[in-house]
This record gives sequence, C-alpha cells and structure tokens, in this order.
Amino acid sequence: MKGPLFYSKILLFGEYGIIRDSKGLAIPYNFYNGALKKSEEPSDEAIASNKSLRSFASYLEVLQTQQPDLVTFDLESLKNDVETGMYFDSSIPQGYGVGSSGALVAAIYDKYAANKITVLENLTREKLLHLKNIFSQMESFFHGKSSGLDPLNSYLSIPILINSKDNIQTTGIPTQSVDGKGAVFLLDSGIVGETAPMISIFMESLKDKGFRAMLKNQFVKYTDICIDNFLHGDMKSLIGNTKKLSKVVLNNFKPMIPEQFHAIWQQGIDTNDYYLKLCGSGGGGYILGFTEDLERAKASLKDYKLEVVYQF
Ligand SMILES: Nc1ncnc2c1ncn2[C@@H]1O[C@H](COP(=O)(O)OP(=O)(O)O)[C@@H](O)[C@H]1O
Ligand SMILES: C[C@@](O)(CCOP(=O)(O)O)CC(=O)O
Repeated sequence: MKGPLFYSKILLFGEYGIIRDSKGLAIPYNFYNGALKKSEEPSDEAIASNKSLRSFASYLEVLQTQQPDLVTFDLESLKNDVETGMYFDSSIPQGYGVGSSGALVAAIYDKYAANKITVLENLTREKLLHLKNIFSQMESFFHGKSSGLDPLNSYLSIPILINSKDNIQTTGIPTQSVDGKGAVFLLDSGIVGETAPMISIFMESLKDKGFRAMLKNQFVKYTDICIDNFLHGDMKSLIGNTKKLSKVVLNNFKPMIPEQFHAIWQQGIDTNDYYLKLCGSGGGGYILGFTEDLERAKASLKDYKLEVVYQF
C-alpha cells in the first residue's frame, strides 16, 4: 500500500502576523513530500512514525466524539491500518517550518474523513474556511494552537492567500522565470525549531504596547506590502520592502532567530546581497532569503547550504 503524495509548504509571508490578522501567502514546496505507507520490514523511523499515528488516531477519536458536526472519520479502517503497521513515509524535515505535520494531517483527512471536501469541487470561501477549521483542530494535536493553514496548503497543493482570519482564497502566483537572477531561497540553520515555545514568546510580547504598535505600524505593514508586490510580480519593490521587513524582524523578533545567524542577517542588510526573514515560527529550521542576484547571495553565504524555491 502507498497513498498519494502530500507536499511541504512555505509560508512566504505572514508568520505571526496572521495570528493578528495580517495577510499571509503560503505556497506548496514540492521538493519534499510524504505518503501513508505500509511495509513488511519497517525501519526504526517507520516504527516511530507508526507510534505517532497511533496516538493521533486516539486523538481523532476524541475530537469526533466532542465535535461530530465538525468532522468524522472511518476510525475502524484507520485503527486497523495503524495496527497493521501504517506510517507516514516522509522526506519533509520535522520542526523546520515547512509543514511536516501539515502534510500528515492532510494525508489522514484525505484517506479517512467521511464526506470530505475534495480538491475537485468548487471551493467556495465557506468551504475553504470549514476545511481550515477542521485542519486547525486536527493539527493542534502536534503543536497546540494551529491556524490549519499548513494542512490546507498541503491538501490543496495550490498557493493560498490569507486576507484576514476569516477571509482566505486560493490564488495564482507569477510564473517563475527559470533563468532569472532573482530568487527566494531557504537557508538551513541546522537547528530543529519548536513551534509552541516561539508562539508563547510572541503572545507574551503582545502584552507590551510598544510591541503591538511596532507590529501594526511596521511588521504587518511591510508583510502586507510584500505580498501585494509578490502577487503583482513587482519584484523591484518586493526587494526593497523585504529589506525593510528583514530589519524589523532582526530588531524585534530576536528570540526567533538563532543567535549564530544574527550577524549574517545584518550582513545581508548592510551589503544588499540578500535579505533574510523568518520561515514559519522560527527558532531554528529554515530561514527564508530574498535576493536580486542569486550568484551574489551564494558567494556571500558560501559557508551555508541554500535551497532555491522560486526564481524571478
Ligand atoms: N513522518 C511522520 N510520521 C509521524 N509523525 C510525524 C511525521 N512528520 C511529522 N510528524 C509529527 O509532526 C511533528 C512536527 O510538526 P511541527 O511541530 O508542526 O513542525 P513542522 O510542521 O514545522 O515540521 C513531529 O513532532 C511529529 O509528531
Ligand atoms: C507562527 C505561525 O504564524 C506560522 C506557522 O509556523 P510553522 O510553519 O508551524 O512553523 C503560527 C500559525 O499561524 O499557525
């Protein structure tokens, strides 16, 4: 048995802001994927994954008992498959901000949900919101509060634009220019991040009036402008505004940036070779980079591994 593939995602813009109603833009990232699978001779990884699925199945049982109107599953098949060794065979790194638990949630919903909303039907705003709500509650098993956006992106495999909490839509993004000099890339911090403590730090910071003002007048403002620039293919403005965003993040989201990356973050701003921003909740995992000139960014970051995700 091997199920369909579910992909990783990248939240290009909107981390933290979407908790406070900024815009957000998430795109599928097809470099990594995962699928439900059974194997005769499971590896240690498969055994660990199976164990995690077992607890997830119990959680879903409670969820559907508590909220039968939200979603129900074919629990008998799910439990039976878990008993007979099913696991999530995935190349998506865990705790890296590219949605490993989101892809898993999407795969489970796809295979076991009753009356599921499918990708093929007309996805009205109401249906999208309903799906996001289901996914949010399913995914909260893995890291507490979840917006449900990761599984939604993985399930639909199309870019999603968040206009506000209750207003989301699927969207197109400008076609890549494969020989373009400009690029969006991932920088591997080599550290596994944890989502929940980062969100706690953010929530704590929100108690401060100055932080709230910075968020509204700078962070959310530049996030929203960057998304507009990106969607309209205005890459010149995008680069200028990611520079502003990069500065705001370095000055105000330090706990979310591993310490050994503070200097190269600043170096990008000083040299204009690249601009860094958070990729998801931060604290490790990937850092997202934007550059007008990929070769220059590569030379400047020669000691690091870059993965290009989009060229323009
Ligand atoms: N292949 C897998 N099999 C079982 N559980 C997985 C798998 N991949 C991810 N998970 C679960 O998802 C958690 C990581 O999700 P999360 O904290 O949301 O990080 P991220 O989504 O940034 O990768 C893991 O701790 C694990 O419980
Ligand atoms: C920090 C946050 O805004 C983005 C998600 O981060 P991550 O991809 O789970 O690391 C949290 C959320 O909106 O669920």
